[in-house]
Amino acid sequence: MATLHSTAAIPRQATDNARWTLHKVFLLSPQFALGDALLEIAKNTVQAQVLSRFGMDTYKNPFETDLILYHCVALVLVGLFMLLLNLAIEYNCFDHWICSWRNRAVLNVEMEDLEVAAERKRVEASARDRDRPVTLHTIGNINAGFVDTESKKGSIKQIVSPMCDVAQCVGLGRTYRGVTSRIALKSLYLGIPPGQCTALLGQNGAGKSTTFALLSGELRATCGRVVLNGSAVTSRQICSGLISYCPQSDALDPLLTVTQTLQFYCRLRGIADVNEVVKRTLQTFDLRKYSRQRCGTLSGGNRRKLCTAVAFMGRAPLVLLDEPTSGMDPGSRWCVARGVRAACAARRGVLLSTHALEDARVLASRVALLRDGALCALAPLDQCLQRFGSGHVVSARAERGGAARLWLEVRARAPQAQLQAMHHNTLQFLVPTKANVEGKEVVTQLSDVFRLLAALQGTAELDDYTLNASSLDQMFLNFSDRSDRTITADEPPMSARRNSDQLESVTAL
Ligand SMILES: Nc1ncnc2c1ncn2[C@@H]1O[C@H](COP(=O)(O)OP(=O)(O)OP(=O)(O)O)[C@@H](O)[C@H]1O
Repeated sequence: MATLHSTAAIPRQATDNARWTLHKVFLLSPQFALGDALLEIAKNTVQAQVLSRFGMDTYKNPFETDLILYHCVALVLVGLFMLLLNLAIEYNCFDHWICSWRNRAVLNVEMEDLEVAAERKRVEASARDRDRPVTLHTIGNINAGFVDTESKKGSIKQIVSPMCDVAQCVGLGRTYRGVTSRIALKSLYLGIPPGQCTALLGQNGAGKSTTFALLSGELRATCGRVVLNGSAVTSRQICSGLISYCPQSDALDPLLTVTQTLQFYCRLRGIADVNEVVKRTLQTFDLRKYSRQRCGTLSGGNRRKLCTAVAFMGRAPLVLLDEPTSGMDPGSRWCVARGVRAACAARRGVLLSTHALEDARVLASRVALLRDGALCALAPLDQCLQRFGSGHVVSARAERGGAARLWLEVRARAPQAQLQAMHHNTLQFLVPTKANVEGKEVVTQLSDVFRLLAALQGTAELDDYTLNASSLDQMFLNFSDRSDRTITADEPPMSARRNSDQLESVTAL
């Protein structure tokens, strides 16, 4: 009997120990700690009431005894820990570890263009040298000749290293996570020098707005970092007045008038001479006649103009303009161009995204071409034109109904030619200056095109023709369609196939 009793006691003891341990561990869960504390208080009260009938006073004051001491200690400790964790996350204390962990992910650019590689090395080197002492100079008069008159009072002191870009994207990348992960930007290395406009070009969805959102702190980078005025900044620090941003969609209060909007942003940016700055901004952007109109009632183009004007106000060293000229008439685009030039003259760095290639040509010292989130080229626009779009566009008229036969003749003599349009007896094609034909680089000069046309006239298929240099738009299309595959003699290039497919269906109709 005694043996039986002792063997039953051992598992009971073990169960009690386990229960006690689990009880203490579960106290780390605030829900359990709170619930269990309330249960203890209720148990204590009920027990005291029952035993009081037998003359026993077992009541314990919860605040004077250790009845719920462990529960309270656990709640305070866990609450404090969660508060500190929350603050640490808010202030990006873990960014360094998260980035170095994520940098191991597959965000590498497969093949790099020479200029892109050079830019990457330059940005990496300056990021490495960042901690070394640099020669500093002071920029006063940062908005010279433009909307901010505070410089007259000598209060502007911006410290910028002449060796440094105003801003740098150091391996900046962003992946959108959802049902499927989408890499919107792949490890971008790009510096924005002071006193220059850099244009960011690319087709829809190439990653331009994502770049702007990362630079402005609107989005957090999946990998890489942003360097502003020579120091790495977190997305929270980005918003400390170093950036003026004109986003793709107009960020205006519809109930404020144009003047009130400008005054509001002047105050937000600490501009002292508000009236003077507002007056000059209205004048520069040709907005005087709308000054008392509410933003909500402005036309789309004027809203855009106001949004851009706001971005140029103040003295932030970096100006980000995301498609500022969309929906604007030529006169308004000229105002924006004037604003960009004034900002560059004041040694501010401008990053401009646009689909109006002419704007990029006029304003940008160099263009960064993005494709599928990767930087594919970085050069002055004329050089890009040379590389991606340089060529000769021939519009030819064939004998009646002979356009298809003429095209076959062109392809036989110049396999690098790309069909752009074909209608009954007219034909338009591009002869690129440089093309890769079956693994060989073919260079075509103007004289070669004339020789080709003379030969075609000899076959009596060609009636007459006009010859033009290719346009910026052509360059953009060529760049967007470009792939590493080579053109084979029997296969028209992608853009030509698309056009001829469309044309065939039109002809069939
Ligand atoms: N919130 C989001 N969630 C998931 N994917 C997104 C989100 N925002 C953008 N993307 C994707 O990221 C990629 C880049 O988008 P982004 O807006 O940067 O392109 P963009 O170059 O600015 O295009 P556009 O010229 O049309 O403005 C696109 O493939 C887009 O579908």
